[in-house]
Amino acid sequence: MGSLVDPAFVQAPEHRPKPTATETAVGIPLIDLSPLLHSPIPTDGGAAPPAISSLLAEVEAACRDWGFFQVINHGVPSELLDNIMAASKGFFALPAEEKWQVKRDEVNPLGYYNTEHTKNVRDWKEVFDLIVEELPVPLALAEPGADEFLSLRNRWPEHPPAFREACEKYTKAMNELAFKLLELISLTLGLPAKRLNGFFKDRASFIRLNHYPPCPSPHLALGVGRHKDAGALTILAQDDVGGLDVKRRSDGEWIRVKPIPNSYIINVGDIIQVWSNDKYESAEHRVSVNLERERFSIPFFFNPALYVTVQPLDELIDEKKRPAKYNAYNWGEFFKARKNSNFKKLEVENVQIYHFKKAV
Ligand SMILES: O=C(O)CCC(=O)C(=O)O
Ligand SMILES: [Fe+2]
Repeated sequence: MGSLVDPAFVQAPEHRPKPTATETAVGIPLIDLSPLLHSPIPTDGGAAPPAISSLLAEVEAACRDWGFFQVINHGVPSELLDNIMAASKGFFALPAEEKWQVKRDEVNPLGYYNTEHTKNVRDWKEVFDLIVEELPVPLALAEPGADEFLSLRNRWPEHPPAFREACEKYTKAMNELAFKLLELISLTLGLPAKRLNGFFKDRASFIRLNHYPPCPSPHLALGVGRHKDAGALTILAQDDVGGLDVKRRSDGEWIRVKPIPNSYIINVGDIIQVWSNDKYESAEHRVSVNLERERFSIPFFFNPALYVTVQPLDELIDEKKRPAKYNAYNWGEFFKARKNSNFKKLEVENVQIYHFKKAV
């Protein structure tokens, strides 16, 4: 083949990363969340204090123009991130046989995995997935007879010993931050702050630990191929190596997200795109890898309950002026189809929200 990596990893020429990532002065917006440390989010429909109003304007512009932003002064204690990063490094450093003890399978997609495919090309990474709050089994899906649905049970490794506690503490902090962001986004859509909270009552949020080893052919393979996140919101922590590329909406250029210590990267997922009827769009992103340095990242996928029917919000729809752009779909079914396609290589493209787009 002439390449140093297994052909399963090789991206089609048009999707390969350029040898140098575009370094731009103007990247994704950086938003300081410190106003939230002093003033509560207005939930009574009253006027927001000026600091919150200007924060809302920043969030609105970032969601509209990029679908991505970074936050600082978010209120998440840094030791929680340090601890889960250390746990992740400890876990991935274990011998392969030990990692395989907690491997995911076709019945339960949680645990360790190193052959994930994005759009049918293998990703240069290994991952560990866990669900944030375990739900009663069988999972309630809208479909009758759907109780043979995925059994979502966490698989905890024996090592490192602090792994489970680090994950559980981190998770709590992520939930709090996610609800704050959700409420801000709801306000920017002209809705009451808590309008969307009900969808998250029996939420199915996930944490993924990502490890991208150094790659002998970083110009051919990707850590994660180009994709959009299917859920509502993603809160991502990355280390100082860098490699996350976001597709800039204005010109389609891939822009590298600069690592900023103690920050989180937030992106709008497909569900917010549909709820907002395309006011906000979920942006395509990917992960480039490099020859020398391994990279670790931790996305928290904030997802509604699996039984939720996703469709444009009534308040944002006007039959004549702003008709709904999407047909309704069941989140659990979408999630399950996506998980299965990531598990093995398929001959067809996996499920995407544009499959639910109404014909105009
Ligand atoms: O590792 C990263 O920076 C991003 C990973 C990602 O996009 C994902 O897991 O969905
Ligand atoms: Fe992603």
